[in-house]
Amino acid sequence: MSETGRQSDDPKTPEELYRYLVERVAGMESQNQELKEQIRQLESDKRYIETQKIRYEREVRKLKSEVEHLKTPPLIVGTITDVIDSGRVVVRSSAGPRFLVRVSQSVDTEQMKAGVRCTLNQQSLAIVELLPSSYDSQVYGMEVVELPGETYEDIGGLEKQITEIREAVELPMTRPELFANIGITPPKGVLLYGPPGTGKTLLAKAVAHETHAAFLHTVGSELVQKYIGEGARLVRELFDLAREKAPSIVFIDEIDAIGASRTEAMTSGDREVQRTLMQLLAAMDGFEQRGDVKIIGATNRIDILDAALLRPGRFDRIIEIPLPDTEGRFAILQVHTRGMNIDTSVDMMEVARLTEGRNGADLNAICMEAGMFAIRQEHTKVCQNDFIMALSKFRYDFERESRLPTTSVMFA
Ligand SMILES: Nc1ncnc2c1ncn2[C@@H]1O[C@H](COP(=O)(O)OP(=O)(O)OP(=O)(O)O)[C@@H](O)[C@H]1O
Repeated sequence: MSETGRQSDDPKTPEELYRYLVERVAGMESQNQELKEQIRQLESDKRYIETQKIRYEREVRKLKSEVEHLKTPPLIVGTITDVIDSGRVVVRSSAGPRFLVRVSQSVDTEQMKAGVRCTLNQQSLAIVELLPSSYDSQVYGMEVVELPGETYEDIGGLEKQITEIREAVELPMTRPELFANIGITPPKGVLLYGPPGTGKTLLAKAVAHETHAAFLHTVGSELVQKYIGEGARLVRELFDLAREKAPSIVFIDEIDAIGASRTEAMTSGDREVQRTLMQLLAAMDGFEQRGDVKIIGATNRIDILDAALLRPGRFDRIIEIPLPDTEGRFAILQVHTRGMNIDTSVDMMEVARLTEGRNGADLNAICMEAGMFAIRQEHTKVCQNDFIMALSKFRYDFERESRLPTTSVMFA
């Protein structure tokens, strides 16, 4: 800017100078406001990023320990057949052959006697630890419910699937004579497949409730342990327990963890999974079709299942549990709002329409969230706006979650 130019812009009279200063102060105040707003925004982003950082650091620690766990070679399970002295023991391995093995220093030699089960190092075959004679089922994530409280009333939609499972599991258990009279054998196992959170476990529990059966719930990945030979033994124990508790329903979630079809090249981990699957097939074959133990499997990945599992006499009834459509979502919302104080103005069909693509577990969470909004607003009833707020929070969290992987790179 030229000297003359600057002079012409400069205030000349005291009034002009006053106006000029007032304008500058106003301009700076508004700038200050904007900066304060930016700081507030940045601080809120910082807080969010810090919580995400803590979350991801925790996850990294968990994954690292899982990687460590996976890197350690599996141990062989054996049974002591003879103790020669405190350093030398004869052991029969779960694979069959007997070995004369050494004992690690950490093992309590007082407890070593014939019949005690132990784990052996894969390379040196030395005894690493002694195992308790019988495992606590809880250790392996097996849940035994004498009589589940869930009923068909607690399931929204899925009418066709309820009818199918009633025919395949409930009827043979409650009225076996119908099948005997007609001369047909009911299905032995039922496979439920579909996306997560769509009510597969809920359905299996409701069948157990209706048939007054004990519910034995296990997860495929829990059956494949790090101990060689243990997966097969756990399957045997699971079915022994099912017989003991009969009438009972064995529910195996994530069955693909043991039942995925395998390629030619197998690692020792794959062979362990294969042995577990073989035991499961043998256990299923050993069951009476008209008996009072029924097997229900569940998976999100039916496409990778070994064909052997789907042969007649095994999982011979396959039921798809899809994501709910609008009617289904409406029915699920009805179930989850049954005990809530809902304002008559709430248009539940509209909520169902707005939740396209959501599963039953999400809908349950949305109802809870709407209830929380009502409490926060000190409403006496949950109104439409509480549902709208819950939906937008849910959508926001969901979108935020899907954006996270890019952010997490920063903390890796
Ligand atoms: N059809 C439904 N009706 C009512 N509630 C449902 C329904 N589907 C899911 N839910 C709710 O979602 C929760 C989780 O469902 P569930 O554990 O049965 O899903 P899943 O299909 O077994 O999932 P996963 O494949 O992850 O094991 C249930 O406890 C229930 O609250």
